[in-house]
Amino acid sequence: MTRTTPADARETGDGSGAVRRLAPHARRFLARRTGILVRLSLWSLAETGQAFLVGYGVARAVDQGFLAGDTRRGLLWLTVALVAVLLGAPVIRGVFAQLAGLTEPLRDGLVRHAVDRSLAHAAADGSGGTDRAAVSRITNQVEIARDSFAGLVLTLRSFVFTAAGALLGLLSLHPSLLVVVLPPLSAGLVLFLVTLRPMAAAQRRALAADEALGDHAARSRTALRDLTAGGTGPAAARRGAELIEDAAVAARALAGWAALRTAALGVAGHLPVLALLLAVPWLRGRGVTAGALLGAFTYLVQSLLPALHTLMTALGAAGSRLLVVLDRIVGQDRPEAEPGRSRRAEPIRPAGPGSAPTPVPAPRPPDRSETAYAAAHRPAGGTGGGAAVATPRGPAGLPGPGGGTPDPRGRPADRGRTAAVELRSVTLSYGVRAEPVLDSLDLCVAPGEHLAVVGPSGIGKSTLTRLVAGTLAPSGGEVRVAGREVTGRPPAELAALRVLVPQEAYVFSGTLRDNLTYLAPDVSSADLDAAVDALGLRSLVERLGGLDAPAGPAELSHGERQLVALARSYVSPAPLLLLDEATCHLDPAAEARAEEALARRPGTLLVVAHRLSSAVRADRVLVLDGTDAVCGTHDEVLERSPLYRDLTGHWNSGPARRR
Ligand SMILES: Nc1ncnc2c1ncn2[C@@H]1O[C@H](COP(=O)(O)OP(=O)(O)OP(=O)(O)O)[C@@H](O)[C@H]1O
Repeated sequence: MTRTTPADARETGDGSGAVRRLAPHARRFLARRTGILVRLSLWSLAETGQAFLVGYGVARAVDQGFLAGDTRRGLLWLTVALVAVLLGAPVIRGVFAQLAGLTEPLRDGLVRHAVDRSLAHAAADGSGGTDRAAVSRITNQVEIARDSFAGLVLTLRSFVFTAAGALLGLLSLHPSLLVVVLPPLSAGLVLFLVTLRPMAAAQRRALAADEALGDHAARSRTALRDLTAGGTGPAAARRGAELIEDAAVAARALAGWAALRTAALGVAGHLPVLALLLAVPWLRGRGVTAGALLGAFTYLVQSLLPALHTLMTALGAAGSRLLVVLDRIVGQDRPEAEPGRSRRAEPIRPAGPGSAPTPVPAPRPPDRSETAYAAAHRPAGGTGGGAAVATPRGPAGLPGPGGGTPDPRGRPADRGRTAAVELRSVTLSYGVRAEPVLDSLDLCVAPGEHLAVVGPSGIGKSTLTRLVAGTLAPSGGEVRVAGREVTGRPPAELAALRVLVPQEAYVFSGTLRDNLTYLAPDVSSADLDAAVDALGLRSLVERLGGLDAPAGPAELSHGERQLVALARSYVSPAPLLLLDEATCHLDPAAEARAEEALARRPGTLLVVAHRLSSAVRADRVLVLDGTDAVCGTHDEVLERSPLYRDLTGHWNSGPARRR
């Protein structure tokens, strides 16, 4: 559970904690740079003079120049104001030159600190692994800190010196101007200052919520196989939804404070102008000249308002961000106290019997099928060019159980029984404008039947198995397994209907027993033993030291992993097994043994054939080729399908290449 705890809320909600932690660092940092601070102040003082001259020049131009009938003098004062404005550029240049002396050492110091800390952690836990949080601190967070710091120094300093110049100017023009301007200006500033702390806290919470969500998403992505195998996908999805909700709540709170801050800006920045306009008659009565009024407006509009605006924006965004990020990097050297770490979700593990407990128990029967694993590992959507497969209908094409196809092994035809697999005019395109991979395909597989699917690479064999497994929805038509439409069916229900074993067999860390029984937790020891023998796993069991010996993917070869996956599907209660080249790492003898065992198992077997022998073993063969699909016994399709003849020739002449 990764919801913010009250303790977290206290920690994140109290911005003063961060200020306290950072203050000594800040003092030390600034104390070592007094020379730069003095030079910066001198350049900033030039800003005060500039701000003063702009309004003062306008006021004198009006009073002593244009209104007094002395245009030359008026223009002269206006030139003074213009020069003051133009002087802004070299002043800013001087400021920036000094700024680098503050920001770059800050950046270097933070990087050094983050690297030291990461090395110390790596040395302490001895894992030698990558500290991803440290990498983030070094790159992204340090850049944020540097940029925010630079912006803050620029705007804070600019506001102080510009405001000083403007207020000095107002005072020099007429003290009554301050009486009108100061109250709304101060009220807005106070309102703004009051929002600082809660805004920082809200910012911190939003950042923590974002991090927790990102962390969860990243870990879920890497644990996708385990989540699917363990059936904890829905629990992880629920936790993700909670984290999204947390992040949304935090973002809404932040937006609320931002709105209040905008109101403060309105009060401090615009109310003085309004007040000045309303107070014109009163000011005139107190001897304020038209030039002084114009100068006052110039101070407000030209200097105070822009400086205030940038200050509030910078303090609001950059200030809170700087506080949070700096505190993250240097303020809290206790990694467990970091929101991104402390709220880390529990590790996600497969829910196989005997394995470590999952963080959230699955509330309903999990989808333990490997189908879901396969679905999770296939690229979704996109376009995929594929050949159309037009399937002839009728007795010569794909006779279903009702068609009375004699069972080559003597099994009676399942006349009248519900088909194990039924495709009705199924079309599948991987994109809206993509050529369909399967086009109007009809197929009927009888219960207990063993069907091999063959065709060239990329023709749609895996697509067909995914459609039957219900992990891919057809673009048109209907797919039924045991009479039930599979499209849109919940994973748990699908798991009860079929098992799909993909080419890359999934084995998780645990015992061999865990791995063999997670599709059938209640299987008896006798049945498990029988499966081990039937699939040819006995030597592996003995090599590992028994069924209860640990068996991780690293200890097993590709072929052994496939045997484990096949034995797992063998003991599963699902009536339909779908093997998608699931024996490709086995030698022909092991493949024959495994397939024959799986075919003997009660239930239906659909195999994407990897070798000719696999197709020959099957009751019927479905040949997919770009324009046609042919289905029948091996001999029948050999006669009717030129593609099948080609394929068998290819298989016969180069089996080694197909290994
Ligand atoms: N998720 C996808 N998005 C887009 N196109 C896809 C996707 N999956 C498969 N395709 C395309 O659909 C076609 C059929 O793919 P599929 O994997 O079903 O063929 P296949 O017969 O199983 O091939 P192979 O024998 O090589 O495994 C291919 O052209 C493939 O590129």
